[in-house]
Amino acid sequence: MTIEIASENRAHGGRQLVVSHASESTSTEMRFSIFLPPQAEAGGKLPVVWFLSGLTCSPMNVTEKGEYRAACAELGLIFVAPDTSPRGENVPTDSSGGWDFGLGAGFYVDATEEPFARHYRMWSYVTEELPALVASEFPADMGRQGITGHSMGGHGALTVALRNLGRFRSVSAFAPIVAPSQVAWGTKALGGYLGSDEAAWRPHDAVALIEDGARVSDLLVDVGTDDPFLDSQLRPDLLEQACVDAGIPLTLRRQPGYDHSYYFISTFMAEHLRWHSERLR
Ligand SMILES: N[C@@H](CCC(=O)N[C@@H](CS)C(=O)NCC(=O)O)C(=O)O
Repeated sequence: MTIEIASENRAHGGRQLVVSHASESTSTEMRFSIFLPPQAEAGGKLPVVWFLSGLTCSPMNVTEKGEYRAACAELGLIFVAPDTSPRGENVPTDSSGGWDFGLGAGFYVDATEEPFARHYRMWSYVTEELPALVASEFPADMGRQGITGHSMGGHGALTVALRNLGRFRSVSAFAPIVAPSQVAWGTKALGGYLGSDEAAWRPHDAVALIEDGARVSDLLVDVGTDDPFLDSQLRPDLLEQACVDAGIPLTLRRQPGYDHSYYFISTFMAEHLRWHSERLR
């Protein structure tokens, strides 16, 4: 595996990198960002927190606006932010020009429908290829991984954690899409990438996964009460009910006055990182 450091900046005593590499999963070049806290320079391996981003995002949104570095430097956490879709001239996108499907909107699934099946393999990318690459190139302790994400990336974090119990010792989300099968963003994406048979959607729907018996040990979720997508696309009420029914300890915080933006995410980022750090010791 060859990686190229696209940029490197000193920050909070550590190193903020943007890395590019040829991806076998997506058959494209992929970029991700990784923050190595100052503790990485001592030589040991450090716990990793994955951040999966939302619709329209590249790794740079959270890197520039997520305000995670001070807490990661204090807690000794590596922070990795993958991209949200394959990109490039040959990569098909939403034929209707929407921003909620195609480029920037891979939904963390391996597409089976044409013309998306060749490149849109974000499930394999974030669950297999990128973890293997991070483990081989950086001082990451893969026995201590946590995962979080925002909106579509919150959906990704929940589904990846629910299907990989044992790999992730901590999971949280900011304004996640919890039941894509039941909302417009999700039905468009899952239908477009996986086809119309809704049985194929269930492994990519956190609420359905919980109904079907998947579990995590506990869960922290923040949503903003002024998030314009709260009742139409995110539906934290459905996650709340599923967790009650399944006996999953969910800490769901409805943060008054906060919206869907990185102003909201950055406000609660350090608290999420502390939640992860406590479970990754
Ligand atoms: N572009 C959409 C909004 C999409 C959106 O809010 N995306 C969220 C993730 S679901 C985001 O993080 N956007 C990038 C940013 O705020 O930096 C619109 O115009 O309404």
